[in-house]
Amino acid sequence: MKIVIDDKIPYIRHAIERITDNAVYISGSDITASDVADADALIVRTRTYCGRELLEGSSVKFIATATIGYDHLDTDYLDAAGITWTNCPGCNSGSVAQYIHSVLLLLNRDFGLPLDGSTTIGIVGCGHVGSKVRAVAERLGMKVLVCDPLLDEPSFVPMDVIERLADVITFHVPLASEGMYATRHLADEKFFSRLCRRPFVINTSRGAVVDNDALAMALNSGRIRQAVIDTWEHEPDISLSLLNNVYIGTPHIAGYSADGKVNASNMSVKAICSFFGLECPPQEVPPSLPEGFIYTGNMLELYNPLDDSNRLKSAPSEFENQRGNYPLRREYVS
Ligand SMILES: NC(=O)C1=CN([C@@H]2O[C@H](COP(=O)(O)OP(=O)(O)OC[C@H]3O[C@@H](n4cnc5c(N)ncnc54)[C@H](O)[C@@H]3O)[C@@H](O)[C@H]2O)C=CC1
Ligand SMILES: O=C(O)C(=O)[C@H](O)COP(=O)(O)O
Repeated sequence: MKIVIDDKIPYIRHAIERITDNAVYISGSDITASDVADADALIVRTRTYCGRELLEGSSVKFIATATIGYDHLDTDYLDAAGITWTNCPGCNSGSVAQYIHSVLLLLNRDFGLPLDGSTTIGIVGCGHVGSKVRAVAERLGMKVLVCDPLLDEPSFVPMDVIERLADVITFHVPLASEGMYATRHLADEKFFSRLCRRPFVINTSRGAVVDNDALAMALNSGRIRQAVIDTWEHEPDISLSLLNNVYIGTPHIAGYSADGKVNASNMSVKAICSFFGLECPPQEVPPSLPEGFIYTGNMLELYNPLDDSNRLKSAPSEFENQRGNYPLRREYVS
C-alpha cells in the first residue's frame, strides 16, 4: 500500500512504518498529481489542495487531513470521485484554547483589560474550539456572548449583539465561501463600522474569515483597539504592514502544541487503519518538556504567543519555515 504523507506532519513515522513499507514523504505544497497517481492513501495538512487537478485518474481511495479545518479539500469532487476523506475533529482545539487563554492574559498585562465580569468576550463559532474558549473565559469570570446560528442554543446571540457589546471578539468558524452561513469576510468593512466598544479582535480560524484590508483600516482608524492574528489572507504571502501593526501576529500556529499534533497524527493513522482494515499501531504520546523547566502557575510560562509573534515579525519571509520547525510546546505541565 502506497501512502503519500506531508513531510511536516510530526509524530507519525513510527506508526506508518508499522502499516506500510511504501510511505513517501513530500513537502505539502509540493505534492503533485504524479506523486499520488499510484498512491492508495494521502495524509495531508492545510498546504495540499486536494481536488480534481491533483487526483483525477489516480488510485487514491482515502485522504486523511491531520487538521481540524478541511477547506483545502474539494469535498464535492472527492465525494463524486468516490474518494473517502476525513479530518481530525477537535485534535488541536485544546491548543487553540491555550493560545486564546494566553492572549487574554497578555491583554490584561499589556493593556489593562480586566479579566472579570466587567469585560465581555464575543465568541463567534462554538464548536470544538469555541466551546473550549468559552470555558476558559467563563473560568476567568468574563462575561461571555456566543454567536453560532447553526446550533440551537437559546442563550446564544446574533452577531449584532456581539458587535454592540463585546470588548474582545474572537473567531472560531470554518471557512465557508457559500451558503446561508458563509464565513468568508464575515468580518468585513461593514462589520468593523458597526463595532461600538473598540474591541480587541482575534482571528485564529482562517485568514479569509476576516477581510485583512478592512482589518488594517479598522486598526489605522482606531475603530478597534488592537488585533491578534494567527491566520492570514494569502498565507504565507501576508501583508507586512498589517503584521507590523498588530499586537500579536503569529504564523498559523495556534494549534501547534505537541499535544494537538500527536492527536492529529494518531487520529489520521487510526482512520487509515480502519478504512483499509489494518491493525492500528500503538498511539504516540507527546514528548515531555525539558528537564529543569519550572512552572510557577502562570500560563504564560507554559506558552507565550508573543514569542511566536516576535519571531515572525523579525523574519516574516520565514512564515512556512517557522511552522515547519516549531519549538516544543505542551498544553500541560507534563
Ligand atoms: N489557527 C489554527 O492553528 C487552527 C485553526 N482552526 C480553524 O478553526 C476552525 C474552527 O474549529 P472547530 O471549532 O474545531 O470547528 P467546529 O466545526 O467544531 O466548530 C465550528 C463552529 O462554527 C459554527 N459556525 C459555522 N458557521 C458560522 C457562522 N457563519 N457564524 C457563527 N458560527 C458559525 C458551527 O456551527 C460550529 O459550531 C476550523 O474550521 C479551522 O478553520 C482549527 C484548529 C487550529
Ligand atoms: O487544524 C487546523 O485546521 C489548522 O489550521 C492547523 O492547526 C494548522 O494546520 P497545518 O499547519 O498542520 O496544516
